[in-house]
Amino acid sequence: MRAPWEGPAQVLDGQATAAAVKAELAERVAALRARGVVPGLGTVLVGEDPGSVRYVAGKHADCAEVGIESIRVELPATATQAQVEAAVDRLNADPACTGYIVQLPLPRGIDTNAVLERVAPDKDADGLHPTNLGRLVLRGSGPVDSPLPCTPRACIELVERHGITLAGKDVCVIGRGVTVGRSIGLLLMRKEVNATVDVCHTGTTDLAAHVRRADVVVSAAGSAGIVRPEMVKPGAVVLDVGVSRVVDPRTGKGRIMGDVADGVDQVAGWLSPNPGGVGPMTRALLLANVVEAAERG
Ligand SMILES: Nc1nc2c(c(=O)[nH]1)N[C@@H](CN(C=O)c1ccc(C(=O)N[C@@H](CCC(=O)O)C(=O)O)cc1)CN2
Repeated sequence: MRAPWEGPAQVLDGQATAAAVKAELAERVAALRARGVVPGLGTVLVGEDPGSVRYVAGKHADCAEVGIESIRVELPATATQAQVEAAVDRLNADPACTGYIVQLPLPRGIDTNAVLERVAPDKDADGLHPTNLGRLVLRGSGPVDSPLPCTPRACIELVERHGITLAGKDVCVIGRGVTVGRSIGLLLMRKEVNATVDVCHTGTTDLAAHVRRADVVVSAAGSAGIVRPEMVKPGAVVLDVGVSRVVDPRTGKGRIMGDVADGVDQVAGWLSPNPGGVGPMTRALLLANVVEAAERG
């Protein structure tokens, strides 16, 4: 991919890397199918949030690409807690579904934690079930035989597949949301990754001081342009994970913006575009969780 910026920062190319991950997964799916095991990804979509609808459609398109079956569950935005939980129970019991996700965010009024905790841990394709996060805490090194959180895993794979080692590096994570900020440290601290982690959030008094020290910045704040060029250590690796919808003052139209401000490409050594960086890798690693669950049987 050609850099979508003018500065010298090299591109952490999520599209190309995700394509490579998916090609590897397609081979593993073919091997599973050859022994009669058919992996199937389920999705539970509640409501019609346009972003969520698009992301879920993308997940099923990815499934078709690698040979994973799709199971779609769609509920109206007015669905009750009991109806959402019943959908989860059906997927827990469905032998065709080897892994599934509940698309987040759920509509206001639904208890998200209660829904996520109801997912059978061995079918938790997002790796966000308390049992799976707990396993990550308890098993500090070696292979983890449970699903890993997709976006954190996506960040690490994206960096390592560009030949960058994280061992010994100082990583600054910005944001403490459930899908990235709160769990990525668990992966980065593992012995086989061996990074040192600093997690910043809205209570951090001097964000710039933390970012300036970091060899690697993972920004998942969802705050457009929060990482500015003067905050970044020259040559640092910067991952732009945040997504904000902003109105372009020139056109008056809405558009997506990442956490990384213009000009960071002049200072960073490596930068992930947004879109085209961590997003496609998150989708690819979701498939990896489904394939691995099917391989475990
Ligand atoms: N159950 C979950 N819900 C949500 C998660 C999650 O990991 N699990 N993360 C986000 C949304 N998300 C996955 O569900 C997601 C968002 C964006 C992309 C992506 O590939 N983005 C593209 C841009 C595509 C577009 O905007 O149309 C990119 O970055 O290039 C993948 C996954 C919240 N919910």
